[in-house]
Parts: sequence; structure tokens; C-alpha cells
Amino acid sequence: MKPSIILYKILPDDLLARLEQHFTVLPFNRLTSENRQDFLLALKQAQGLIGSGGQIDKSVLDCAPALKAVSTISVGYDNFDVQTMTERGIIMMHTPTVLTETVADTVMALILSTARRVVEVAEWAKSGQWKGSVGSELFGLDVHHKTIGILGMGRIGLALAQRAHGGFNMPVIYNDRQPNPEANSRFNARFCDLDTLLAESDFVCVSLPLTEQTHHLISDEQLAKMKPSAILINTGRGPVVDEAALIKALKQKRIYGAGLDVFEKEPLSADSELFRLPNVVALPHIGSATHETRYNMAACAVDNLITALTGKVTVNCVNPQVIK
Ligand SMILES: NC(=O)C1=CN([C@@H]2O[C@H](COP(=O)(O)OP(=O)(O)OC[C@H]3O[C@@H](n4cnc5c(N)ncnc54)[C@H](O)[C@@H]3O)[C@@H](O)[C@H]2O)C=CC1
Ligand SMILES: O=C(O)C(=O)CO
Repeated sequence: MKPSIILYKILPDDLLARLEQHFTVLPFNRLTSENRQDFLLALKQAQGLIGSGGQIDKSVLDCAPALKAVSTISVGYDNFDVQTMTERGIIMMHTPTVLTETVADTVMALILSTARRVVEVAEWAKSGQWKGSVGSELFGLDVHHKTIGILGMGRIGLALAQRAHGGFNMPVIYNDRQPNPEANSRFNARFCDLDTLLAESDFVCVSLPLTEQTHHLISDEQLAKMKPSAILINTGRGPVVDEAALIKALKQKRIYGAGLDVFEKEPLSADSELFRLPNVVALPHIGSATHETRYNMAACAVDNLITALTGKVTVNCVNPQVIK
């Protein structure tokens, strides 16, 4: 008998077929409060779990006595209780690398659209206010040759540094837990402490995972250290930035603007002040959302689960210590 797995995301037909070759698939389109009881019931027999979104915490894991492997269709895994999974020998797989370049493109889109006020000015023109050449009230800021500060020089940070250095002639500074020799040698990037990064950057780009250490890493004190002409970009995870502190800084014009793809609570409420501030570009978590990359992420996650349950895991594992 094939092992049972739960799928909680709609997959392209070919990827679903690939899963069905190996497993009996119990499908849920996504996890909602309405289908939670059915999901918990299905978990009783599931050996694998694949999908994205939703909190897979201890209360969920307690309902999954047969679970052997979990495969998230994302690189971030902050919504999983990895510690409990590791204690129970459950393999946690994720999808690094396949989305790196696409997310770095999204960061550049946010840098350009906030600095050049692309969304605001396009809306202004669309509303019929374009009667002649624009005046300085609609001017933006240059991006080229400005200093980019990358917080988290990992895979995405590195791809961003490449774009900023090679494409826009931007000096690159960064903070991480340790220096990244590749960033230094390829992009002439300079490792510095967080305070220096905040004080010197024209664009502070957050490309960090959400952990206990990074939660609210950017709050009142850090925003106060940024230049009034600087822009904060967050494509890491919402809770890395204290949203109330950010809104305050933006309203008081203590920083120039913000480009945000991630928020403390997603979806961001339609009545959030962030949607009303003209100096904010707020995107609905689309960092990796292209047809090609979302397909590649799903394919990677499918292969990850098949390998974790039927083969030998060598890559894409968050907790390799559980592999026997
Ligand atoms: N907006 C979106 O759609 C997407 C968001 N992400 C987010 O981006 C994050 C980064 O992704 P990757 O670059 O692939 O991960 P990565 O693991 O390659 O890079 C993260 C970097 O952050 C550093 N770091 C971790 N904790 C730190 C701390 N306390 N202080 C300083 N540096 C610290 C790590 O050393 C590492 O170099 C993901 O964890 C995810 O949360 C990823 C993909 C899409
Ligand atoms: O992969 C992730 O971590 C995302 O946020 C979505 O691509």
C-alpha cells in the first residue's frame, strides 16, 4: 500500500500526478479554520505533508503520529515548529535556490518603485492630473550610485548585491551573522555592524529569516538611525520590522519611504495605514510569484517529499540531524 500524504496547496496536474505515483494523496486546497478539523483527522494516518501557508505548530504535530516528512513550498519555514519535528525525527524540507533570483528581482522592483515613486505618479497620471511636464513635487530619488545596505547576505542577499553592484553601480554594505567572502570578492561588499548599515545606507534591504533573534530587529531605535532620505525595503518576513514603529517613522517623515512585500499579519488588512501612506509601496507577498518560479518551487517541494519518504536526502533539508 502506498503511504498517505496530505497536500494543502493546488498543484499543476503533472506535479500532482508525480506525487500520486508514490503516494495516496489526501488533498486540501489550503488550510482554513473551516477545514481544520478535517485536516487534523486526515493527519492521523499521514506520513507526509506538503503545501504552503498555515501554522504547523505543536498542536498540529500532536495529531500526526505517523508523520515522517514535511515539505514546504517555500524557502522560509518560520511557520513550522522545527524543534518539535526534530525531536520526533520528522524531516523538514524546503525550497531554497529555485526562487532566489526572482525574489532579488522583486527587491529591485521595490527599490525602484519607492525611490522613483512609480506607483504614486502612475496613479496621479491615470487620475487625469497630467496637464503638462511634471514639477519637483513629483520628483523622486536616484537609485544608481546610492549605497545599498543588505541585512542578511544569504542567497537572496547575494543575488541582490549582484544586481545593485553590477547593474546600478551601488556601493554594497551588509550585516549578517558572519562575513560572506563571496559578497566581498565579487561585489566589493563591505561587512559592517547593524548601526553602521543603518546610518550609511540609502536603501536598507531586509532579507532575513524570521527567528527569535530577528523578531522586531528593526524598531523605533533602528529607524531613528536611518537617514531621513533613506528607504526601508522588507522582503524577509513582516515581524522582522516593528510595523507600528515603521508607520510612525513614515508618518513623521523620519525616513523617505518603504517598500514592503511582507507584513506582521498577512493578508494586510485593507484599512492598514500602510495602504494610505503615499511613500509606501505595499505588495501582497509576491516575492517569488512568477509562473516559472512558483512552478519550480512546487516541483522542488514534490521531489523533496518523494526523496524524504522514499530515498536518501542530501539537499534542501532544514534539520539534517534527523536523517539516519
Ligand atoms: N517575500 C518573499 O516572497 C520571500 C521571502 N523570503 C524570505 O527571505 C529569507 C531569506 O531567504 P534566503 O536568502 O534564501 O535565506 P538564506 O538562509 O540564504 O539567507 C539568510 C541570511 O540571513 C542571515 N541571518 C540569519 N539570522 C541573522 C541575524 N540574527 N542577524 C544577521 N543575519 C542573520 C543568515 O546568516 C543568512 O546569511 C527567507 O528566510 C524568507 O523569510 C524568501 C523567499 C521569498
Ligand atoms: O519562499 C518563501 O519563504 C516565501 O516567502 C514565498 O516564496
